[in-house]
Amino acid sequence: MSRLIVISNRVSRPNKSGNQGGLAVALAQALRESRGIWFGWSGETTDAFTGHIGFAEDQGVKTATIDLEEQDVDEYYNGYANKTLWPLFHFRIDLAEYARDFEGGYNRVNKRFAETASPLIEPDDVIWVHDYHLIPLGQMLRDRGLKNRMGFFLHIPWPPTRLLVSLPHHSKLVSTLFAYDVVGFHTEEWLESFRHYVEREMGGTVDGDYVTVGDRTIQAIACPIGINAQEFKDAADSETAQAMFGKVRASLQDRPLVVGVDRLDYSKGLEERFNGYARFLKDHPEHHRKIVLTQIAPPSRGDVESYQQIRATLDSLAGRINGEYSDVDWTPIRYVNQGYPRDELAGIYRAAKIGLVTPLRDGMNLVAKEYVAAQDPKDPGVLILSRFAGAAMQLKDALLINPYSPEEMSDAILRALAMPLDERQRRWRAMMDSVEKQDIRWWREVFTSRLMAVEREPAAAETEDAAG
Ligand SMILES: O=P(O)(O)OC[C@H]1O[C@H](O[C@H]2O[C@H](CO)[C@@H](O)[C@H](O)[C@H]2O)[C@H](O)[C@@H](O)[C@@H]1O
Ligand SMILES: O=c1ccn([C@@H]2O[C@H](COP(=O)(O)OP(=O)(O)O)[C@@H](O)[C@H]2O)c(=O)[nH]1
Repeated sequence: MSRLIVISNRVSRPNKSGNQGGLAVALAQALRESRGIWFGWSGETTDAFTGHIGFAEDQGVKTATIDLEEQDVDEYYNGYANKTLWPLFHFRIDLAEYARDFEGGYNRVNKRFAETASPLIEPDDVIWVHDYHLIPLGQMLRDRGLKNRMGFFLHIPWPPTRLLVSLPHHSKLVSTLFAYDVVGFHTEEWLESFRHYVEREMGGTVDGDYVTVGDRTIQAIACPIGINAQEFKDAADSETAQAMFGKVRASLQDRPLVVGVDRLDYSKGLEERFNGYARFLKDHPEHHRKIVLTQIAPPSRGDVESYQQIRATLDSLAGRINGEYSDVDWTPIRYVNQGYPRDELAGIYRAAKIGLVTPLRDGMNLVAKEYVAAQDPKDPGVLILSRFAGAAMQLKDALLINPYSPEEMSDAILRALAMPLDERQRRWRAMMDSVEKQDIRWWREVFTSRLMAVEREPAAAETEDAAG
């Protein structure tokens, strides 16, 4: 059986911290079941790049990591990845910064990844590269002679062509995707935008899953990531979760809880969420003192200015709303800038009558699925979900809303609070079926089985061996 080599920007060891991004959580689970290696950046910086690889094995996940120079982190991670591609791919060209240094740093770090990872790769290995940090890596590995089956998965949206063309050298970047054999997106919408770009900007053709530019044909598929539903259900029943559930419920004094859990990111629609909740408080004085919104928002990408700005905006907005509506024994918003481990989160999700997930754009949004998985089947809460999250394509029985409309959000909160048990159960069951069926294992198997089925060109050494 072929080994799986996963390559992503961040390599996060299981349980190292309770504050992990969705990709990190998903890949740890997927890799544990394979004998592969997870290669990426250690998260550490070094004075001069050495190419030294640190190997480790934690809970069945083998990792190989490299340190980067500070300039690399500035130009590649903070710069091109998070000041250029992230805002652009989340439809925020107003926030996107286009700088040659960023592009140069991005290519330099991708080259560093290619140089250090390639000696670890054997001809029969299957390589799976993840996310917008590493788009050109596949091409760089091919340039080094690798003939392996190679896949790429984009965890964030693919933007409409009319936005993507604002990126300098956009077609150069997109053309590198044709070095892979299979390219995956979370939803049909992102896939459709990719195909549109290829046809309009690159003169490519589309035939079902096959997309051709020049002499290269790749498979481009929609394959939504899931969660480990069973593990999450178990987490919600664990002692830790129950203790957290009890602590949260006791603090609420019978008030229903609305919960939000997000990295502190402008794409998550936190400002709009606070405004929608404030609208609810304004429109429904009868609910004053009878509801609490707890927003868990661990800070993220704090070296990037737009993230510092959203943090400042939310600090003042939460303060303003609380100042306006609080009473001596009631605070309408509990705004928490710290992360929680997943089993504690499961208890918090279960304690909440409403899960409020309102991104303005989101590749998938695993929190929405985790909220569903953590509910008590006998008395499930209601998920209010932005129609602009990838998860909305599957969780159609959530209360789907437009996060830009405070009225819609306010109406949905009112409706969720009053929703009868049988409707809550019916909606939850339909969502849970989807979360259980298209779980993390399903996602990995759909993608890797496509990749495994690709006919591999033998490496030069293998052809020579065969010739005897
Ligand atoms: O590594 P960070 O810069 O701290 O960011 C954390 C992760 O954020 C993004 O997550 C995306 O992937 C999720 C799983 O597929 C998806 O549900 C979510 O909608 C996306 O935003 C990013 O794409 C990851 O690379 C980061 O690790
Ligand atoms: O305090 C926290 C906040 C978030 N998460 C996890 O971080 C992930 C967030 O993934 P999502 O797809 O929702 O968004 P992303 O941050 O990847 O854009 C989910 O698995 C959450 O359980 C966590 O473990 N602790």
